[in-house]
Amino acid sequence: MTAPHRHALYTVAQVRALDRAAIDGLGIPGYELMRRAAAAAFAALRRHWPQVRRIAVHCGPGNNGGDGFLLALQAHEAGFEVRVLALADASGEGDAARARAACERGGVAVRRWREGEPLPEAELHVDALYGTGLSRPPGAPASALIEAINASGVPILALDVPSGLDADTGHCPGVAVRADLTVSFIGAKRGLHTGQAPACTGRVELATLGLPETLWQAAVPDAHLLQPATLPPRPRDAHKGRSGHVLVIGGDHGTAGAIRLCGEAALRAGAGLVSVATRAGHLPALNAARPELMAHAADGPQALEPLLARATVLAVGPGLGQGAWGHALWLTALDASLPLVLDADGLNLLAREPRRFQHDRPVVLTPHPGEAARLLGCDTATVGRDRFAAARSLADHFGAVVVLKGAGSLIAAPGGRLDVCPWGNPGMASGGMGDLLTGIIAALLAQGCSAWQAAGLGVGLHARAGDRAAREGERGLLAGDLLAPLRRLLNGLDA
Ligand SMILES: NC(=O)C1=CN([C@@H]2O[C@H](COP(=O)(O)OP(=O)(O)OC[C@H]3O[C@@H](n4cnc5c(N)ncnc54)[C@H](O)[C@@H]3O)[C@@H](O)[C@H]2O)[C@@H](O)CC1
Ligand SMILES: [K+]
Repeated sequence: MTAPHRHALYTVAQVRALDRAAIDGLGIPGYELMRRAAAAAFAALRRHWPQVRRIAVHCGPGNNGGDGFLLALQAHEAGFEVRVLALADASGEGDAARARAACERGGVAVRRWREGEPLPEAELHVDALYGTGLSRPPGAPASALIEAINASGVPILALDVPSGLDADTGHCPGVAVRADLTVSFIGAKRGLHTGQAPACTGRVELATLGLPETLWQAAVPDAHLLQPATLPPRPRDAHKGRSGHVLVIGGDHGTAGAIRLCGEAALRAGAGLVSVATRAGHLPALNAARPELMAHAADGPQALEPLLARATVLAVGPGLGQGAWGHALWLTALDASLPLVLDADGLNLLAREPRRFQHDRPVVLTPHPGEAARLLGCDTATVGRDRFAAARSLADHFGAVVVLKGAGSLIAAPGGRLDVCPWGNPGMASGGMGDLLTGIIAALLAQGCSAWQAAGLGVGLHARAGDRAAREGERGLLAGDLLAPLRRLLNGLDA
């Protein structure tokens, strides 16, 4: 079994507290931790790039730079050709200054880098400019150095955090290193897995530096990484009534595809029955394309009432629009006290009329950052600066489980519980993917999951199905391509 801290995620403040606990509580000197961090990163370098012998190490002014100096020294002692570029002159005391002195004493030349100078020839760059201490956007000359490293065309190994990425939030306030591998130390930083992080970190590995399990047992993580999961097998005496009845409401003129995808995903995610309430004009095409979906004309709220009486879970929003038709259906659906997944225009209408939302039932809201911003009354950039805060604040405000979509989707519950999805790929940034997720989560609710379970399991299945489907290529990936792998993953047929 994996150690618990392997999927625990921490804020930067918590990681710093873990560092302190190792130093003060366990009596391991900070310099020794730095040496172990450098050794772990150097071992990863050799494992991932066994042919590399010539490296350039870029060291910043703090302890992240200290890790870099000690890695440079270890590589030099192992017979590598090592160039070290420092952002600052040697100064002061402390572990980083000691590491630099040790590096120079060991025979490694350290050169101060000045803007405009070419980078040394190297087969790999080690980024040790900034770690958890990043306090502002990298300015000159660091910004130019970061851009030069990114443009070098050779692999980049980032120590602890790709420089320029805020390890607390996953936001880059300015330029940031785009690494191939990030070896992170002691505690997994929550900001390495969401927002802009996936564009910067490359693969992420955690090095726990030989510290004992007790160190993490004393710390309550801020969040967790989702783990692969499925539903248990169906009982042998199952009948369709036991797997729930999802009613999808949406599909204004011109958006029939959204409800078809949502409904089909609900079927493929195991709902016993799936009905669709939509514009009458969509019925022939829906019936022809997917006869398992029970498509109903809903020209107004009255037509919805008998459908609501039979449904056990509602999925409201795909293609709903924000016009009079959509608004009337939305109001009626909100009044029915059924478990609910609200997406797309279902959320935009909620942003317009938040007081309509009173509930005592399981609810999952699935906003992308733009919808989240509308619900919070801020702009999308504010959501991007701290996705954790945005997701938590929405969950608390609406008393609902919130899925904040985008690279590294977040699942937040009222009270602060939060999971981060480590799967998914840029191919999934295409039309219909959100409709699919809504249908999957609704189907899981219909099969007896709580809102928290349905959201986490649904996000995980959706992203992993996306990764399976993207083996055929990210560009050109269609939402419908996820349905076959989704079914296999849900049934535990793919690891
Ligand atoms: N003893 C410990 O606490 C350990 C720390 N470790 C390393 O230490 C790092 C944290 O070290 P620090 O707290 O010294 O922080 P950093 O080394 O990440 O950066 C802090 C330094 O960079 C400067 N700085 C920050 N942002 C800047 C910007 N945008 N432009 C210019 N200068 C900027 C700060 O003024 C400060 O001098 C970790 O990420 C990790 O790599 C590891 O060695 C493991 C043990
Ligand atoms: K770094």
